[in-house]
Amino acid sequence: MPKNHITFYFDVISPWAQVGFRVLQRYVDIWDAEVAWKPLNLGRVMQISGNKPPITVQNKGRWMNEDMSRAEVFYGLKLRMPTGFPVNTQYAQCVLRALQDAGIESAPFQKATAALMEALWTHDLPVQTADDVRKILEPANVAKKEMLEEALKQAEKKESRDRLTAESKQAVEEGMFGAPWFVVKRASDGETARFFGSDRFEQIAAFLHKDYKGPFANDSRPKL
Ligand SMILES: N[C@@H](CCC(=O)N[C@@H](CS)C(=O)NCC(=O)O)C(=O)O
Repeated sequence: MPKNHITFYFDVISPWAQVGFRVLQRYVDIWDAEVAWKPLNLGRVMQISGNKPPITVQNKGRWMNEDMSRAEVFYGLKLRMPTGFPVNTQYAQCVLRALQDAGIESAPFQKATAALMEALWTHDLPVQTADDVRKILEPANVAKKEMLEEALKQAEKKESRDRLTAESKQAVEEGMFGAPWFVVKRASDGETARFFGSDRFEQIAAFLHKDYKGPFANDSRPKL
């Protein structure tokens, strides 16, 4: 029996992509799904789709701080606005993409993604340069030293940035305008649906005809 298939598009720049990533990890097995992880350049997605970051609307930006504090409790994550936000995550995203080129498997890829997200959103660490990213990914043990060094090197090339832009453009052509973005294919009949936001898990479950068991996937409902 084929599995449900979810393509998860993200950029570590987005706190909501981190929420979506974590909650999706909690549901993958429960939903009998396999996931394709797609690192993109959210800045380019915004630009190409004609969208703009929520913090460019003053009240949205202010409200997002409140919303993030609630999200910490509701989803069990640490989310703090990084110094100098918005920071440039293009290099970090290119490293993740280069690790995929090098054949990294899903589990270490998720570990690398989580490490970068936490570095930025929990520990307020820089992720802009090869040294920054090496300091985060080396202790996370996501790949052999040579594989990581090769990815760090590849990610510095213009071709890497251009490809991330091309893949972001492709995603926009397929409908993406923000992150996290999910393309969900139901195994039972091949039907596909698209979802925007880390707050759509209940609907994704409904689409997959699967159970939704709250943000921790264990039927607990945190009190705010
Ligand atoms: N309601 C969504 C909001 C997600 C969100 O605001 N994502 C930002 C990036 S951090 C975005 O891409 N926004 C585009 C838009 O709102 O049109 C959630 O809870 O996840």
